[in-house]
Amino acid sequence: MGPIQTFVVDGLTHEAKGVARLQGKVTFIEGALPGETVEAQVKKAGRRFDEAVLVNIVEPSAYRVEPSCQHFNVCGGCSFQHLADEQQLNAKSDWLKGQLRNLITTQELEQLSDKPNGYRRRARISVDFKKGRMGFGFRGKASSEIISIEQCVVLTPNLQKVFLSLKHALLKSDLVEALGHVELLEDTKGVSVLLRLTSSISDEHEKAWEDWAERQLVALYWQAPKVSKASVAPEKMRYYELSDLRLKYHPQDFIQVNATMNQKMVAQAMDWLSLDKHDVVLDLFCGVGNFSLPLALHAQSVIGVEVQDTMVEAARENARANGLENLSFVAADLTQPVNSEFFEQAITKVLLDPPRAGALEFLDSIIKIGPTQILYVSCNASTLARDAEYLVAKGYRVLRVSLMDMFPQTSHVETMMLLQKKK
Ligand SMILES: C[S@@+](CC[C@H](N)C(=O)[O-])C[C@H]1O[C@@H](n2cnc3c(N)ncnc32)[C@H](O)[C@@H]1O
Ligand code: SF4
Repeated sequence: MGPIQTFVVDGLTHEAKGVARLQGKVTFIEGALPGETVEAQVKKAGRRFDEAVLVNIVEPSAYRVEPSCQHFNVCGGCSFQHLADEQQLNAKSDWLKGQLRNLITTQELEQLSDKPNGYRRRARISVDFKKGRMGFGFRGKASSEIISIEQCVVLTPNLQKVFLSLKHALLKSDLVEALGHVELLEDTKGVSVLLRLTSSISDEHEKAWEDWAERQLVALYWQAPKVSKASVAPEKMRYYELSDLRLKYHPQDFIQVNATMNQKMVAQAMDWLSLDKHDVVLDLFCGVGNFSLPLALHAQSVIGVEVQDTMVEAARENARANGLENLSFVAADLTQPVNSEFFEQAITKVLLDPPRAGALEFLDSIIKIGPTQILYVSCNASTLARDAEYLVAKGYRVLRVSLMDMFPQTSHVETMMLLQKKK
């Protein structure tokens, strides 16, 4: 560790590290904010930049606030709790504008946000058991070690309650020795807990936990050792509501983690696409139909594409159960050439919501389909920028972009971009 030195911070990285320059060399300081004078110690000196540890804040930023979570300084789950909510959004917005600099020079970046805490309806809790002590929480900021958590304020209030009772019950049980991790989930059906086992447990042990779940009014799921997904009886499948629609899913299927922001995001997608009964829409990476079903309420027809067969099956059932007949679903891997009926239909609009890797492999197919509008929903601004630049080079222009603050307090940013085919 180097000597304690004074730094004037003038920037903020995407991961909320303060950026300072000392004798021309850039130093990243975790926990420091722009406008602050701080004392810090270099812990890692590199050729291009150094990384330093904050020792003391000499002059704090006017936007520094007390973190709402007692674990913020050590837990790796959040990175922005020391910055006022509005400034968090501004920082994310500046960063996003930088990522999209080749695409949105003249456009205003729109914003969609909601409450900063109590929003997370799903969480994976790491569990370990070393030297007779249980670790129950999230990975640390500075290391991959599990930080034991008492209360996680970004979880929904109901998940915060079950987090605590589960932790206390585990402390009194030896189940922890057979546990890999725990998944907490809240949806319209209620709260559920999934226990991922690393070794088998006795029937009596299982029964005792079923009784615990009944007393807590939570649904319990077991994921047996060495299987990739819990086996779930049809009547134990989960569901969430989206306006008047009900979407069924397996407790380990993808769903958007922030229910209120999801409502707002889907409503914004419908607004931007302003569909009519002539529109035939392709919904790529459709999951269990989060966008496909609302799209089908406004369009002539919708085709959803998803790689996981079980999710495609759930999406089909969701369409049936909601009385929608203008929807079809295809199971396909969109990173591979898709030989399909998509090209035979006159598709007017495409919505895509890929995982972090983006959708580069499928862009030529979209261009071949030639929709008038493409609505791109992305959880990774750098792959979004790459893909959108490609689409722009092939005859599309960016009409609107919105930052959607789906994960407040963290550095993750969700973006929606509408592209229009040039005449
Ligand atoms: C970000 S989620 C979006 C899901 C859905 N649009 C929603 O809002 O709930 C991405 C989805 O893409 C699916 N997926 C991942 N890789 C894929 C691939 N190569 N081809 C098709 N779908 C894929 C995932 O299973 C997941 O359901
Ligand atoms: S993830 Fe939860 S426990 Fe960790 S810092 Fe954020 S609010 Fe606190």
